[in-house]
Amino acid sequence: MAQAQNYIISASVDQIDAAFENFGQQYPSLDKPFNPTAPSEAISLSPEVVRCSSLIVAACGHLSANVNVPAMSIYATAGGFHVSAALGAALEGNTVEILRDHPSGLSIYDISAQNGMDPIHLGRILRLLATHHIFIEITPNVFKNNRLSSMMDTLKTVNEIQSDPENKHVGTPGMSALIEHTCDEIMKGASFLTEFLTDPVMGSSGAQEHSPMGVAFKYNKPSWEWYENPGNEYRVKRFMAAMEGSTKFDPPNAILQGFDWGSLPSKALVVDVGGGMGHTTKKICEAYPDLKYVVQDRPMVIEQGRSKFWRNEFSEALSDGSVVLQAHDFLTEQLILHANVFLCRMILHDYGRSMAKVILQHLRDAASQDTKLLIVDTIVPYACLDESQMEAGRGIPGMEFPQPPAPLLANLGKANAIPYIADFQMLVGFNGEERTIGTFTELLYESGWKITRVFTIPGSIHKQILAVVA
Ligand SMILES: C[S@@+](CC[C@H](N)C(=O)[O-])C[C@H]1O[C@@H](n2cnc3c(N)ncnc32)[C@H](O)[C@@H]1O
Repeated sequence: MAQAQNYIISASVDQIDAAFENFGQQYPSLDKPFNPTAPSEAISLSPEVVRCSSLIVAACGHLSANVNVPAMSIYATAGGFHVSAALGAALEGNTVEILRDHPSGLSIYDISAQNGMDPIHLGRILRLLATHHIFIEITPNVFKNNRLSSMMDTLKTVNEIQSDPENKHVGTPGMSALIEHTCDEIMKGASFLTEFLTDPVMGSSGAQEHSPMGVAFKYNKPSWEWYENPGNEYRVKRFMAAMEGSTKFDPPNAILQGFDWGSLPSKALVVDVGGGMGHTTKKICEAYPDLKYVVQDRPMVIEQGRSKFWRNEFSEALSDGSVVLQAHDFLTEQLILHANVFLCRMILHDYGRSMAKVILQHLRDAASQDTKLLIVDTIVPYACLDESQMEAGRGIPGMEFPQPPAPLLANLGKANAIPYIADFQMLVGFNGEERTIGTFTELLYESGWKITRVFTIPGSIHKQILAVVA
């Protein structure tokens, strides 16, 4: 029974051990806090180690589905939201920061004295999480951080957070913000998924004013606007920090890999559509200063970008005109005609098919025959073999990929859960969608574009999809 998975696990463990031995290092310990600058963390992210660790996670997931009592597997899955709720509560109670300076652990009473939560409830929360390898219960009712819990450290002191709670996540690495955001408004929205899907209007409207999160919080407008409501000051700041945190799923210069920005002629115009404050444009601009850039976003975001980002970090780019910040609604006619590149990074996934088509058609109407469209989004793999993409020359260049060994799922199962979770974040929050290559191909075709190549960026959950006018 399960010999194949067993073999994959042990062969992959041996390969990881050998890779670490080569560097005279050991795999980072789960029992110790996460140290982003440790050489062992860098080795753990090297392509060969990531390939082996993905096989281990996929095979362990497959093996446990095989051997666990079916009722236990299903009930543990159904009750998974309790783990999310516990994680949200632990983070909102600043538990990671409270435990940071206590490597030997703190009792639930000492933690409770700092965050005001009932110690018994706190113990139950942390025990559920420790059972999922987040925190460690070292002796009864005494907990400490481990590699997973400490990844969510804001790096602020408890005093700093408590004296300015609204800004808890501002200026932090963002992982804590991303997880709190997921365990708060996204989880609350997800609990109304069925009501949303079975609603005769909302279920198939594709409109951004309809979303499971809107059902949960009783609003009928795009979630972007809801975030700006009075009372949502903490959530909106956390959401912005979470967006920054989500960049951790990409290597720092991912946007400079893949598409060859150097192939553009000098002074070529790059329009970063829905570019946020302009973080991505700044990276490209620093590497390719002879190109021209326009960052477009909603007025409030553009204003924040001007005052809080560019003026502090790269004011010369605004003053010499290399970068222009422009308030623009991408659901309306595109103002800039014949740009060399329209960049849409993490934009289309916020929208369902009908609205994504509107955005793409506006870009198509403004494009020339030479305009390139570069979409940066996750491509959700099918959970089965996609034979149309398997061999070079048959599918879209860049989409062919090696198949994992049998009997693992073609998408690597649990090792590759993030694209599916991201897809549901989009559905719940924005009535949006992370797409399969089949859906991208159809959507682009229906909007007058044709995919010419896909770039895979090592270590990134996002792909770059390059399209031209069809
Ligand atoms: C997920 S963020 C991506 C930001 C940026 N492209 C990046 O990769 O970091 C989506 C962005 O789309 C912007 N946005 C949403 N609706 C918009 C609209 N109708 N017109 C222009 N920008 C919009 C949001 O303000 C936000 O900055």
